[in-house]
Amino acid sequence: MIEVRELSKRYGDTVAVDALSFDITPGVVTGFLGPNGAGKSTTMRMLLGLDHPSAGSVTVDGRSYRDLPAPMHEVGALLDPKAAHPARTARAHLRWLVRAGGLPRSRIDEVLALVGLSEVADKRVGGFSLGMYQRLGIAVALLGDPATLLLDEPANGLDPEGIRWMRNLLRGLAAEGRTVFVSSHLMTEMQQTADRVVVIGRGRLIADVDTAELVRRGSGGQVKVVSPQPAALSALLTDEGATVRGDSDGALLVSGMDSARVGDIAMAHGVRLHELTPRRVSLESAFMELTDDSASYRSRGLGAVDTEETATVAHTPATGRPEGSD
Ligand SMILES: Nc1ncnc2c1ncn2[C@@H]1O[C@H](COP(=O)(O)OP(=O)(O)OP(=O)(O)O)[C@@H](O)[C@H]1O
Repeated sequence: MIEVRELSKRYGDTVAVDALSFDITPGVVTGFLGPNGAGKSTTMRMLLGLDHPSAGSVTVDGRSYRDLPAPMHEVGALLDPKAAHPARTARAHLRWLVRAGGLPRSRIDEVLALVGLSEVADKRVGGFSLGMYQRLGIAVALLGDPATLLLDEPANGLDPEGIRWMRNLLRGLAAEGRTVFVSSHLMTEMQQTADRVVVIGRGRLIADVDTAELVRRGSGGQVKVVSPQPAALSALLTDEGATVRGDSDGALLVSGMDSARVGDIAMAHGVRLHELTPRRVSLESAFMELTDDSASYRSRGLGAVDTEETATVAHTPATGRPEGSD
């Protein structure tokens, strides 16, 4: 259990973290989201005792990180995957950490297998891809078999198979009763991985909710309707209070009314439908709405439709990544 209480951090005139309070509970994956510069890394660094809070506190199972008797057993962290020395092999890197942490050497092969690096264990990490560095960073985080995991952008650089592996790993670790706190910019991925999300902007708490609840809260889903009588249908739906606009393919996009009601109205008036597709709001669009005021660096002017079609392709399962995400 991670408890953040009125946590603040100032760097000169910059307030990086501003009176943040939230709890991260065991047994679930909690996503940590926020626009660039929101204060996520600063919060994570304070959690790991790498930075001192200007005010407030952050504790893991009731103690600050520096007071934990066996930190590697209690908290595993991935902050900078490139922290490993490039001239060392993956095994040597882990051996060094095992020695420093007083952990059993048998753990080295266990974690290498867990992250899929057994075959390259004796290769120098300098030749690793970013995805392999990430896997090694996760191996380091898991070395002490910790009850709490703190991962900053763990899916960065992973290929589609790697992202799916990561998702299953995180969910499995949470299912074992661990506390899993993970920051990410990959919204579609978070939607599939995180049970809860903590959203911050400009150092302040914006939301601390179940992922599904946040998606529900987004500004209502739309219904896509294709009919050979679009003008008649549009008039009927507008009369019943819906907002209707046409898309470039000739379909109607209906807001303010669910698909069942659209279908019932069409049926009652003998209007034929060729397609009726509920589209739900994605975590990405809910996130954009929530953080709109607090994003420091966001380009404006693109009125993107950030919905995903539930009845057709809800996600890109192979990658879990929205197009254009990094
Ligand atoms: N050591 C530092 N000295 C001065 N300012 C800092 C320092 N570290 C962070 N900041 C500032 O604090 C704010 C929060 O930064 P932080 O890196 O925690 O955000 P973040 O949410 O992790 O962003 P990103 O998603 O871009 O990684 C930013 O305005 C940043 O410029």
